[in-house]
This record gives sequence, C-alpha cells and structure tokens, in this order.
Amino acid sequence: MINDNVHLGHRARKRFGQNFLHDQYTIDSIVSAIAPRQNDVMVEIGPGLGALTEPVCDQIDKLHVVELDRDLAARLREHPRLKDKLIVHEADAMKFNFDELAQPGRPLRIFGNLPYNISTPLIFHLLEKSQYITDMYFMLQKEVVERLAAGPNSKDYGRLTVMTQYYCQVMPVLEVGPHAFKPAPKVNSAVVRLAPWKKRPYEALNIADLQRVCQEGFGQRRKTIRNTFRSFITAEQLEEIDINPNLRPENLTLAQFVSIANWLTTHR
Ligand SMILES: C[S@@+](CC[C@H](N)C(=O)[O-])C[C@H]1O[C@@H](n2cnc3c(N)ncnc32)[C@H](O)[C@@H]1O
Repeated sequence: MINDNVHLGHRARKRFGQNFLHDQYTIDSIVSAIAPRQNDVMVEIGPGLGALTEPVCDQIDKLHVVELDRDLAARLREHPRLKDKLIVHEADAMKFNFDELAQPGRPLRIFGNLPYNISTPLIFHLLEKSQYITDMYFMLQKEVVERLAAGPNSKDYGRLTVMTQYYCQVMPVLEVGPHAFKPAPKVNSAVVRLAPWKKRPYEALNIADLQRVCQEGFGQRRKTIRNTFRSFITAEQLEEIDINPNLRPENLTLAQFVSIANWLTTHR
C-alpha cells in the first residue's frame, strides 16, 4: 500500500501544515506567475521539500527560505543542487523580521505554499511590513482567497478583506485541487497575488483606528452601524460624513471604513 503521508522520504507533519506540492503543471504555473528575475530579493515561506524552491532557484542566484521544521531546514542546507543558492532561516515565519532582508531600493518578493493553520495571522503580520514588499504569491485555502478578494455585501467580506485591500491589490491567480498535494488536503486551494499599493487609494491617519473599526464592525456584523459604532460616533455624525447609519458593516466600502476610522482619529 502506498503511504500518502510519506513524500520523498519525509513523513508529513500535520502540526506544521505539511501538504507537499507534487503536480508539475501546478508548480510550473505558480513559478511562471511569480516570474523571478535575477535582481529580485526573494523569500520563500515554508519551502518544505523544495517543490517551488528548485524551479525558482533555476532562475535566480540567491533565495532566502524560512522553514520551521528543523529536519526540512537541515535537508535544504545539504541539498546538492540548492545549498549554494539558499540562505536558510530556520525560524517561525510568524516571528520572523522580514524587513531585515529588504535592502534600500530593493523590496522583497515573497512566496509560499503556506501552512493553512497560520495563513490568516501570517497575512496580517506581513501586511504591516508592506512598505518593504513588492509582491507576495501565496497558495491558500480557496475560501481564504475568496475572503481576500471579496467585495462589500457578501458573506466573505470581513476584517481580513478590508485590511488586506487597504494595503494591497488582490489578484487571484489559479485554483488548485487537493490532488496536487501529498498528502491531499480536504479542501480546495488557490494561489493569490498580493501587491502592496505604490500609492494607497485611501489613507488612514492612524492604522490602529482602522483596525479597531474593522474589529468592532465585523465582531457584530448583523447590527446596523449606528449601534455597532455608537461608543464613538452618533447616527447624525455618520450622516455628516455621508454614511447611512442604517447600513451594516458588511455594506461599507473600504473608503467608508477609512472615513469612519479617520473621524475617530480626529474627534477624540
Ligand atoms: C503546505 S507545506 C508547503 C511545502 C512546499 N513549499 C511545497 O509546496 O511542497 C508548508 C511548509 O511550511 C512549513 N511551516 C509550517 N509552519 C511554519 C512556520 N510557522 N514558519 C515557517 N515555515 C512553516 C512546513 O514545515 C512546510 O514545509
């Protein structure tokens, strides 16, 4: 019997979200979407057994990789074809200082088939580093990509949507079925490109206030905003900034979230 949990001699560890890509068409499509260029400062999160690492290294001379699994990090350090090109950071991507890798005038290009158990907090972590980043290509649960790309008035629209679209342009790239991985996950996946805006369409005066408005708003998404936000803005004041107080948080555009946050910042 074939053991689907062992791939290239490594037993997949569930706690590290290990589902290794093995479908060549999917691998080629992702790498051609990323289109690595010689001068790019590139970082891969969770290189694992190197499914994406190898074809990317065929196109560039140096690649930073951040891998939490000690055995996989050791394997990459000794990999005959890769060891001279890789800078292996054996670390938790959630705690890793990505900004230290960026060089003046050379922001980072980050990619990875992310462990699904940490993908949402990791995206929040990286959004705060967006000034150091050119773009990010991530394989995620399809459902998470739908949340990232959602528009107002949909069930997928939430805090992750608003905060990501505040920092980045969101472009879904490719859908991937479970059988592209070993072991096969129970869910469908998709690749997305997140590209931090060169000039943001809306500017929050204080990012903590935008985070607060999103958190409070989507924490009670069935309530109207006259109720949700009553601790800091009245229905009349919402009308003064041209926002209907009878809307629900999921009806608000990014521009309206930023207007409410900026009202909060300037009326303390
Ligand atoms: C879904 S697998 C992808 C592996 C490989 N890139 C591929 O596509 O086959 C996720 C990888 O992330 C690593 N990983 C899990 N948690 C991590 C963390 N907090 N920081 C860095 N790497 C992590 C796992 O060990 C694994 O190698």
